Amino acid sequence: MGFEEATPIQEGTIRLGMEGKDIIGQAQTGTGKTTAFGIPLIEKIDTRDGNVQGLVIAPTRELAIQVSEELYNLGKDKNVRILSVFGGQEIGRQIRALKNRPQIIVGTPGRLLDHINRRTLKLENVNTLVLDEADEMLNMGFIEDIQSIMSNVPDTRQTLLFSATMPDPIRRIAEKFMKTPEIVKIKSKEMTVENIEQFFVKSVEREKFDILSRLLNVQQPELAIVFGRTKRRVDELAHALNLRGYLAEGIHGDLSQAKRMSVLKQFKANKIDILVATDVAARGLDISGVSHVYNFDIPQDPESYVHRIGRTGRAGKKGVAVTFVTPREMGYLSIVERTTKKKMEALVPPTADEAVIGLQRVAMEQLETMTEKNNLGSYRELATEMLDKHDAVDLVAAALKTLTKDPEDAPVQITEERPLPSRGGGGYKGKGGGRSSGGGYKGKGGSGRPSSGGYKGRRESSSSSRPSGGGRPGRTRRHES
Ligand SMILES: Nc1ncnc2c1ncn2[C@@H]1O[C@H](COP(=O)(O)OP(=O)(O)OP(=O)(O)O)[C@@H](O)[C@H]1O
Ligand SMILES: [Mg+2]
Repeated sequence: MGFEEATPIQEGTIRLGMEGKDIIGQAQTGTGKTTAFGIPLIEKIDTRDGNVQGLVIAPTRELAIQVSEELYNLGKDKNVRILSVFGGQEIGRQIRALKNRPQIIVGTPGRLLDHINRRTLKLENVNTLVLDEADEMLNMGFIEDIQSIMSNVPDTRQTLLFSATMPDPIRRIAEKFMKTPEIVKIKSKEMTVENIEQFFVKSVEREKFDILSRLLNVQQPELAIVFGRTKRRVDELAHALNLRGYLAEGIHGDLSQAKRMSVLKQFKANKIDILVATDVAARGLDISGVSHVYNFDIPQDPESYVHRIGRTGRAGKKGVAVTFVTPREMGYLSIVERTTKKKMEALVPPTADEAVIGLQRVAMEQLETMTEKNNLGSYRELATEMLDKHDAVDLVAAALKTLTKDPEDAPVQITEERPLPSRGGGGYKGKGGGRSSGGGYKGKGGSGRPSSGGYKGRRESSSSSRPSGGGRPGRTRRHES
């Protein structure tokens, strides 16, 4: 696969995994955890045996597909048969595929249970169980399903749990399902990746969108993901970004699976520049070229923050993350910072003029690329004709002005989202809105929250807190709107 050396988590877990140990593996986003569990899993498969021997559970359909693809790459020389099963795909097709005797199944909890109940999936020969994004899988929304699935897997199995985050209460739950697990935690100063520059923008709700579009113009991401809190938010943001001339599409749980897959495919193929998403795209997705992540709404819990911004800065690459915070939500910012052990820098929103400069730069690059392509044919004759009549600088300036459309003219409609409930001194609750209620864990809210007031002004007044261009200029294409 072209990897030259093992990443720390791979070095720390592959040998243990091959020895058959239960493992809780924790390492930062984008550091190769899939391969860390993938190699021991693949190595253990007996290719003469047509039973399901390995089961990987992932929280989202897109992640299940991605993990199955990576396992396929790892196992293809050995001819290991791998199948992904997930909701939203025709079940008949999956049932037929299950008859082809796959040896590893990668699936989402609901659909796995469906197959277990229909007796189309038998797990009595499974000797390796993997929970990717383990803390999410053992959190309120999934825990009951996971327990039911586990009850169908022999107790003698090896259990491998991986995630970039593992809050203590969840780790304690995890250990109940494991046999004296080895805890392999790759030490780092921060929970987030050092290569990601992290900023926050303090803004009232109604100004967020204009600031976002200005930031996009100034920072010029190669590919960007914008996270919103709700499905409606995602729909409105994607629509509004299109009105402003960006190539953006939304992804969330209410869309058909066909649509979800096509949006992701277009994004990976760089046919769209901005993916607007709910937390459905927060975990595990590995998409090369994502240079910027914008949290249009600050996430409810710090783990979600870690995973969202971890969609950039993967495998040693650089990234930029910008989180919008309304004044009432500043408490959440401190909680995130305390959990990640990393302070975000305050970002002064670009002015409309600065944003236009960004657009002018894009126009300039468009003209330059066009010139370099050198296939201007009859346009050259027209140009010569025009140069007889006008000053050359005036003409180029006019061409630039024509190409630079000030997008803030386009009116957009974004419904105001209620701010997160204001934080008292207490901890935050783990994910709300799960399928089961109650339970949950109390996160690291803690008491004695330090006031974030002190450093803010200083940083805000420093112009160096602005990301220097942020990415390769001129990447975010704008379509004719
Ligand atoms: N040893 C390696 N050397 C170089 N690149 C690697 C290596 N192992 C994995 N990668 C690549 O690094 C990228 C990130 O890997 P992966 O998706 O497994 O990260 P992860 O740790 O699971 O992240 P997340 O916490 O976001 O799920 C992938 O593109 C993968 O192919
Ligand atoms: Mg992963």
